[in-house]
Amino acid sequence: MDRPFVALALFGAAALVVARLTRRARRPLPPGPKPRWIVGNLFDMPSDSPWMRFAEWSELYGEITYVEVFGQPIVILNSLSACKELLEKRGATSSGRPIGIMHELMNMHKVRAGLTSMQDDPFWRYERRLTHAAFGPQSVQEYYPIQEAQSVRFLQKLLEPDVNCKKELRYAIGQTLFEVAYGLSPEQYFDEFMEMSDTLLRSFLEATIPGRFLVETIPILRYFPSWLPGAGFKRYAEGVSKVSDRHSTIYFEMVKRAWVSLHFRIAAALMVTSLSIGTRDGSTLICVYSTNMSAQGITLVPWIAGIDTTDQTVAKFMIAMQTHPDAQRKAQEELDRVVGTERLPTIADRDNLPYLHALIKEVLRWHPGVATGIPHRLTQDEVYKGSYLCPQSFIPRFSQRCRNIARQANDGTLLTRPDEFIPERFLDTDPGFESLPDPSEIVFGFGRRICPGRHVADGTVFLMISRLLATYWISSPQDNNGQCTDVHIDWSGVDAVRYVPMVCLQHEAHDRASYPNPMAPRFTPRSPGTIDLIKVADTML
Ligand code: HEM
Repeated sequence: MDRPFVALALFGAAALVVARLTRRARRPLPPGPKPRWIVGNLFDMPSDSPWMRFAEWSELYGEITYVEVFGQPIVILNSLSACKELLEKRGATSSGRPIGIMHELMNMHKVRAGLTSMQDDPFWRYERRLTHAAFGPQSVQEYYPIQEAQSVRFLQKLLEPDVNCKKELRYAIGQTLFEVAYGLSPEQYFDEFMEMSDTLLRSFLEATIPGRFLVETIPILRYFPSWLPGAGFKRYAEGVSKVSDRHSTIYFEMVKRAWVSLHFRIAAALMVTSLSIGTRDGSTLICVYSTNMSAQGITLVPWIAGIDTTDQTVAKFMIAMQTHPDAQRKAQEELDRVVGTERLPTIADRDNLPYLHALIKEVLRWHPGVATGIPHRLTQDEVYKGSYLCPQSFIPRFSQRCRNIARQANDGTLLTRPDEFIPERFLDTDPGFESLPDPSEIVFGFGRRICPGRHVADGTVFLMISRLLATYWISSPQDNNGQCTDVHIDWSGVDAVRYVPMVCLQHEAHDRASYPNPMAPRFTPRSPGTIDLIKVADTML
């Protein structure tokens, strides 16, 4: 970093420290690790797997942990009750998002990161309404055929030798969401679009990490030219911005083609018609799209926000099946009994499969993928009662709220043996069932910002999991001597799952996502009959 940057940084940080001290003097803050001068808790903040440090803090500080980075207040909500109170009941003041300067510099407003980065304003509320219309419990029934077809394609891929399971799973989920949003098979754009979306998602998440980019704390730095030494963040943002531009261009081409060829499926159609786009000759569309970012933002929602989250849920299921063969066997027995072996399960079977239902709940609960949620931003001062360490906690205006989802799903005060994978806990015959929180009420968020794609995810996850179980036995890979390898699970996030010996070497971890790598499980067709079932399934749809 060069001198003007250092001078500005120190000046800005000093001003923030003064502001912080004044604020502290006014009211008591929630408990948390002691901040250092100027930098605050910068060096306490974990650089990866933040949920692990947050979990340690929750043991020390209780329901809420308070930290600061360069004067920027961050409140970490550790308990379910704190979330319900602050995000649900007081949702009117806690549904903003941190204002991301890096997001702006990276041109994220072009791709909109699918609603996620918008503030709680009339535009966001309008888009939420449209999204809800397209992804609500009734509308999602339109997508079941897409989800069924993609799950069959995935099963068929697994029959091929040396299949790359991780890649194929991601493709299957990606294509499902692509078709749901655009009504198109992705065709020639798919690979490029997928790669760009990954870059955008990673950059988006990285920019939400407190303290990662100084410009978020000292906004004036954004006006510094990118060639200056120390302005690496601007060069980085420019690179991402080019990806955003290309992403928008391709996206627009796809929408135009879909619109002209009348191939919009319900999601896109619902959204776009609600935006009163007049004709189908393409020209009106161009004009409306170039000025109306809403349509673009909304139809990108499933892609940006849905792919990783759904993908990692199914990946986690695969890991659970390798490590818990008894649970796998029980679910398969139930499927054979209820659905039989002559057809694949469908959504209509769901209510008759209580064990599978419980197993999917446990998959959602067991080390949730969006482990620290997406930060919220308060829009006015609040006082929260209830923390036993600090009964009158003052939560400063504009503080960020990270939800410690991982801690909430594994809260030992609410369920027994939280680290273990036990689907039976979600059977209504289990003695502790009544008092158990429903994982889908934790992992999809609360209040106004609750995940609008949860019903889409629900269908994809059910179909993928039930059909995999109906057709394959999932086990860990074999070593050179044909022996199954031991599976060692490390949830740190950098190598979320390791086989011993290490068979999986490639793993991408996002700082906000605890992502288990499905790597290379073995998929053995359960019988010669299931191979036939998989092969003909496509034509049966
Ligand atoms: C198992 C899969 C999924 C999980 C665990 C999940 C989880 C979450 C979580 C925790 C949030 C943040 C809520 C908050 O800010 O409090 C979120 C937001 C969001 N999710 Fe999902 N999600 C999943 C799938 C999907 C899918 C398939 C879609 C789209 C079809 C989607 C669209 C969104 C959008 C647009 C937001 C931002 C909402 C806003 O800021 O207003 N998600 N999701």
